[in-house]
Amino acid sequence: ETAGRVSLSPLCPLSVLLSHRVTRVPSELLSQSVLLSHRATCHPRAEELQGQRWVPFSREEISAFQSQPMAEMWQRCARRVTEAIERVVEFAKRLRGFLQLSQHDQIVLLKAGAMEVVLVRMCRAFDAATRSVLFEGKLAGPELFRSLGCPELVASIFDFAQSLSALRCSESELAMLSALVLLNAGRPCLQDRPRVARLQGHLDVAFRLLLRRTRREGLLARLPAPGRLRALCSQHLEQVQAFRRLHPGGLPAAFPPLYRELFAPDPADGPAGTR
Ligand SMILES: O=C(O)[C@H]1CC[C@H](C(=O)N2CC[C@@]3(S(=O)(=O)c4ccc(F)cc4)c4ccc(OCc5c(F)cccc5Cl)cc4CC[C@@H]23)CC1
Repeated sequence: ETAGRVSLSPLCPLSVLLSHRVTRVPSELLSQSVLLSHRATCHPRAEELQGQRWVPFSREEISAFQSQPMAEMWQRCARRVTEAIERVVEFAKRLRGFLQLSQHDQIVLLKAGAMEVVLVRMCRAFDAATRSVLFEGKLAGPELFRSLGCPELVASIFDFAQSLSALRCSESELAMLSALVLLNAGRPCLQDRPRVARLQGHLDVAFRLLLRRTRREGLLARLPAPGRLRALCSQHLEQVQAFRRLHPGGLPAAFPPLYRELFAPDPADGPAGTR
């Protein structure tokens, strides 16, 4: 019987069982549940990544991508990042305490953090040896994205993936990192900051204990600064504005509504989640 866990011996009458306060969730249970949520909402799954022989695109395939019209390539990437963000929303909903926050705060945390989690997750599909990422089934280097017309943003995304994959994080470490990116009490416009700070605190303790158990305390000092993720996301927003200036009449309808809501909100709508 571990401290705090209800003893399930047959001699224990229901009244005692029921009178016992809720079992406090020891931190390793918390990191295990975050890992399960991460595994259930990542794509491809870890076992698929191991099994998969990562094939690079051929020269012909690369030049076919490079001769795509800008709008077409933007729409492809916007669709893929939106699918990834939808999985991050599912991940967030499975985080202990997230759904108990007000819907306003859930939206504030997701608007600020979902893209950052996608960029953290990208390192799972990144091959540091060839500096390429799994894109539509094969390995793509930054040159494949040339027709997007935002080479600096693409370069920064690859640099970030390169630096994070150099840390060789485990799935558990990526899961805890992603949870901490989302449950960040420092995000602006939160209504119940102390409540988010409590959830963040539990995750922080669980992450540190995980690192101690696996003798990976050194990881904390080597993680990319949070400012790098923030800078990447604002670089992306700048590029969306530039793209919209090039294509007057707002983002074409072919862009996913969630993408438009997150990255090109219509000013008439007012801030999402408060409508
Ligand atoms: O779900 C999972 O587990 C994973 C599945 C795979 C996911 C993944 O790696 N990704 C989801 C899609 C993709 S990508 O593979 O299309 C890609 C795109 C550009 C790159 F330089 C590198 C990769 C992506 C798409 C758009 C984007 O920024 C927004 C954006 C637009 F929207 C439109 C134009 C330009 C830009 Cl920059 C950034 C990224 C980075 C993450 C990449 C990561 C999560």
